[in-house]
Amino acid sequence: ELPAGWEKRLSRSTGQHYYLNIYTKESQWDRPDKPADPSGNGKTDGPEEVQCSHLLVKHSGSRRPSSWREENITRSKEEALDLVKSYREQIASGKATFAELASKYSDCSSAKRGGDLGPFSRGAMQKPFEQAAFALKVGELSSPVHTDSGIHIIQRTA
Ligand SMILES: N=C(N)NCCC[C@H](NC(=O)[C@@H]1CCC/C1=C\[C@H](COP(=O)(O)O)NC(=O)[C@@H](N)Cc1ccccc1)C(N)=O
Repeated sequence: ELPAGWEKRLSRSTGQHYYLNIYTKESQWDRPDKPADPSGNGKTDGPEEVQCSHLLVKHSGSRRPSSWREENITRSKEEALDLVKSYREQIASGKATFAELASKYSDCSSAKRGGDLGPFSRGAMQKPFEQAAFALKVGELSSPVHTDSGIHIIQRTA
């Protein structure tokens, strides 16, 4: 007899049985030994809160093409992407630290804090930024992320 809240299903692709949490629709291969958790195992939604640093390169299409670094930002989106990629390469290869480059080159006021944004939960940041940040593991570096602010590299720190 299965513990409450689970259904046994047959996987068409593997011909194996798997178990479905009827509340959250999450599935698992191993037979459950306790009732299904109606709130789900939270694994699929990821963390409630993350802490990230970011390096933002603005361009002429940014919602506010100005920053502490540059009164009037005129670089093109393509130029901004090239810059972001080169910063990412320097960080990933260990030529420079995230904080060094963010404090020098980020067009966000968080540059003063090495790019640190502090902890934030879902709903605080622009959607593309949030989606990328919450998908990162701690320590991981994102690929270039486009928001209305410009192009970001994000590093999750907690
Ligand atoms: N901690 C929060 N909740 N602060 C409010 C975030 C608002 C949010 N911001 C964004 O989504 C992007 C991604 C990260 C930074 C950012 C944009 C801009 C730069 O772009 P711009 O607005 O000129 O287009 N920097 C900021 O907002 C800074 N106050 C972030 C910050 C700086 C220092 C300490 C903490 C946070 C939004 N919903 O617009």
